[in-house]
Amino acid sequence: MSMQVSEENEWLSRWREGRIGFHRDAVHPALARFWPTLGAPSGAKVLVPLCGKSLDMRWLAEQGHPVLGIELATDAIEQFLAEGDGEVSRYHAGDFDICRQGSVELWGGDFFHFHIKQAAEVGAFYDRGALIALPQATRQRYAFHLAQLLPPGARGLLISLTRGGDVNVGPPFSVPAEEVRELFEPNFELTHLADGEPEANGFRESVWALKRRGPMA
Ligand SMILES: C[S@@+](CC[C@H](N)C(=O)[O-])C[C@H]1O[C@@H](n2cnc3c(N)ncnc32)[C@H](O)[C@@H]1O
Repeated sequence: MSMQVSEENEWLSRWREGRIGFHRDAVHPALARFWPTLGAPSGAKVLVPLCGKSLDMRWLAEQGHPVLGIELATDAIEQFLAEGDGEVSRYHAGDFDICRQGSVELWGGDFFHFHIKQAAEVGAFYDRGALIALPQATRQRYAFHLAQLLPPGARGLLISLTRGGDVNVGPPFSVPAEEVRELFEPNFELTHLADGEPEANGFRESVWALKRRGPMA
């Protein structure tokens, strides 16, 4: 099942019109602080779902991790490539148009169409701005799909957002700690690492380390 056409169109128009307040001009401090503590093997390929044109992907690549970002909006992918250095190679696999620059591969298409066979080399993940971009019903599918793509033992960093008020309004959506646990605990060991300071928009970040559980005995 893919995402609703209206949701997809809304993301595409946001990118077309430059309504991308979620994009950061610097590497996320929680990534630099906590990634080294996760225990992700050096050289593990990092899956970055709903990646936008995040500079965090370049940081991960600089740490020696090949990166596999998945992003719906061609505009985001083209901007990422134009703002980077190096030749771009382009190819196609399944439902995806893929661009590679250095050790960053960007898969253009719907994350929910990304198949485990295409994730063969993935060994870690990074979610900033992915879970909280999705409405509640889709978040369940997201957590399940992500788990299917990761091998036992895979580590990941999740940066979620919470705020008071109507949790059904978004994106960004508020995803409180209880929901993070409910969504991921069936398939991951979770450690709550930190909470950010309250932001002007009422949101507060919460940072989590995840480890994909092994197969049940
Ligand atoms: C809130 S933004 C976060 C982007 C990035 N992670 C960051 O931190 O800047 C969410 C991104 O997910 C993309 N997106 C939304 N639904 C998607 C889907 N089903 N598959 C792939 N990308 C999707 C949007 O186009 C948007 O760029």
